[in-house]
Amino acid sequence: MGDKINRRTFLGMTAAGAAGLILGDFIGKEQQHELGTPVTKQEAAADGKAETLPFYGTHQAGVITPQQNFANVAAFDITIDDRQQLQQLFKTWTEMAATLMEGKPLAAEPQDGKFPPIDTGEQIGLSTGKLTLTFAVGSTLFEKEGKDRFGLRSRKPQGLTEMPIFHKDSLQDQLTHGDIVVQACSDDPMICFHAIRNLAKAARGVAHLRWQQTGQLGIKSDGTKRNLFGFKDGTNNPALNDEAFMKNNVWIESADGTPWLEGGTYMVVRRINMRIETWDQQPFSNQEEIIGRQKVSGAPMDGKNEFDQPNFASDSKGDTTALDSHIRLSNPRDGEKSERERILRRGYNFMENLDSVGRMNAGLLFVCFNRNLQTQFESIQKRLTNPKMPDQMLSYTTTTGGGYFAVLPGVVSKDNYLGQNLFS
Ligand SMILES: C=CC1=C(C)c2cc3[nH]c(cc4nc(cc5[nH]c(cc1n2)c(C)c5CCC(=O)O)C(CCC(=O)O)=C4C)c(C)c3C=C
Ligand SMILES: [Fe+2]
Repeated sequence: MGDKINRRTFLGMTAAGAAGLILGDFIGKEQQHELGTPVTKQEAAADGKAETLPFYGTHQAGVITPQQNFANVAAFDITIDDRQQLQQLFKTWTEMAATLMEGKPLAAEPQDGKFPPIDTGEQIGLSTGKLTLTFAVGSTLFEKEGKDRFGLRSRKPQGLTEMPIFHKDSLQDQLTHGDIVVQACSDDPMICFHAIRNLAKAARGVAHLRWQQTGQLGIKSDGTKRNLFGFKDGTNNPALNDEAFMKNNVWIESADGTPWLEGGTYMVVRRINMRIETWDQQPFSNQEEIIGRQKVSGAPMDGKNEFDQPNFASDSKGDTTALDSHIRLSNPRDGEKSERERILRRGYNFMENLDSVGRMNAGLLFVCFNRNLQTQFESIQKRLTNPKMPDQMLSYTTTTGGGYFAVLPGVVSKDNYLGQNLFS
């Protein structure tokens, strides 16, 4: 191909294939020398100052990356049944993701006036805001309605089911599940949108958007960010540099039974509506009892400072920290089992227009990563939603969407692509 792609060739290809070629063509020649320089970028990223984060690595970015202020999580459904086209989509998205995270345009300017722009352009002049793009696959990619769509059925991780309906869930089909999910995070919401929009555009004819959910954190705050109930959220999350924790509780290993997924992890997304108006009528002390922490400091009920550890053993009846408080049910702190269950949370607040009956349509876009969906997330979730002693917070929340996804291993070099081992 020359510097331009002729119209007949363009129309003769799938959208994804075309995008792949376009990337390989326009961007490849002009910018490839700038892509794939992970070592120096990783060093820069480590001190937290770099504006761009590395795409290449054993694990995908966006899991143990310090949280950026904004997120846009988008689920796609594949609309074709051809394995090669699916593979091509992953190749195209790999090149695009590397380019977007580098902060490079998806097309050289000026673009060919005869065609729609390859890069939609709203990011021009903006910093990437530490953009990360994280790709994960749902169980329906392997098998849908009994059909082995892409010859991948035998590759399905045993634990990767569709997200079950838990007690009190009110899942809406158009907000739930999906064949592929992409999490875009950045300190600029326009950058997240631009990334998802252009990935969707390149996938036209091969995959379409099923749902999309934005989220954000308070921007200029030191320390742990707050959720919309007004509490610090993330206090007892593991430290992001705790390598032993990530190895034991987050990253999937070959021995877990799905060798192609080594270096990946499982992602849980739950779109949790919070009944803001009802919550706001609860007395201050009730709110603290429900969460199991002090509202302003974030300290446990029996502590003084945010990072003090509660002592549930000396409060067996729940006089100080209620037995059905959120933190006590989430983490009863009863030894080995509780440690093995621990997950890495990475959620965002969402604030949208009013719902159909005039209530605030707001809540938590709960995201967590774990190595085993059943023994970690589900084990915690089942305690929180146990009808015999549910989490008190359940009276103020309704989960309307989300899903279970397997986060693909990282792409180690420019010669590789997302999900490559899945197809080999
Ligand atoms: C199944 C997992 C969880 C869901 C779903 C969930 C929803 C949810 N959480 C809050 C607010 C807080 N959660 C906090 C702690 C916390 N939450 C979970 C799990 C789920 N939360 C865990 C494992 C923990 C850690 C418990 C511990 O180890 O002590 C806190 C306290 C501060 C903190 O440690 O982060 C708050 C506050 C909301 C509002 C919510 C749904 C809307
Ligand atoms: Fe929680």
